[in-house]
Amino acid sequence: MNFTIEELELPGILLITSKLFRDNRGHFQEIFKNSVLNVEFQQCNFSFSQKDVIRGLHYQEPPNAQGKLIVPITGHVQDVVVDLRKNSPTFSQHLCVELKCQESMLYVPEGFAHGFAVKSESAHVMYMCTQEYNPNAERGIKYNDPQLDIPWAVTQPILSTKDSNLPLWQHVIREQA
Ligand SMILES: Cc1cn([C@H]2C[C@H](O)[C@@H](COP(=O)(O)OP(=O)(O)O[C@H]3O[C@@H](C)C(=O)[C@@H](O)[C@H]3O)O2)c(=O)[nH]c1=O
Repeated sequence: MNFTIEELELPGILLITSKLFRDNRGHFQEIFKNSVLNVEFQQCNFSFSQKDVIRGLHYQEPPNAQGKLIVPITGHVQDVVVDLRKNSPTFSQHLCVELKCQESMLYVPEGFAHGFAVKSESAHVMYMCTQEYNPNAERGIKYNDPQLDIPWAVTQPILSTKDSNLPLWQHVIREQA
C-alpha cells in the first residue's frame, strides 16, 4: 500500500500521504487510487499562485457541492477548511493544514468551504473535484471573517477582486437558514 490516510479533527477531512519512489531519473508518486479513496471525480483543476496569495474561502451549493482532493505540485501552502454542515458537531469550526509538495495532500468532502494561502515563493496546486464547476452555484466567505478567526499564515494577502468582496459568515448563514 503506497498511501497513508489520517482523518483529522474535523470528521471527513483526510490528510493523505503517498510513498515517493526515488531513482536515478527523479521520482515517482501515486496521487489517487480509487481503491484507497473511493471517490468519483468529475473535474481536475490546476492553479499557479505567487507567494502571499490567498484563494478562498469557496464552496458550491448543493446539488453542485464539490468534494476536493487538494494536491500541491510545487511549493507549500496553508490549506484551510470550514465546516458548513449544519448537522455536524463541528459546524462552523475551521482547520488549518500545512501541505507541502510531494509530502501531503488533503481530501475535503462536500459541505466545507475551502481556501489556501501560499507560503513558498510560489505554488502550483492541482485539485480534483467530485462535481463540475457551476458559476451559478459558486459561493464564498470572506477569508478574514472575524467570527471565523482563522489564523492565516499570510497577513497582507494578494486577493482576487471577487475574494475581496465575499460576504461575511453571518450573512452566509442567514441566507442558508
Ligand atoms: C474554479 C473555476 C474557475 N473558473 C474560471 C472562473 C474565473 O474566470 C477564473 C478564476 O476563477 P476563481 O477566481 O474562482 O479561481 P480560484 O480563486 O482559484 O477558485 C478556486 O479556489 C480554491 C480555493 C477552491 O477551493 C476551488 O474550488 C476554486 O473555487 O476561472 C472556471 O472556468 N472553472 C472552474 O472550475
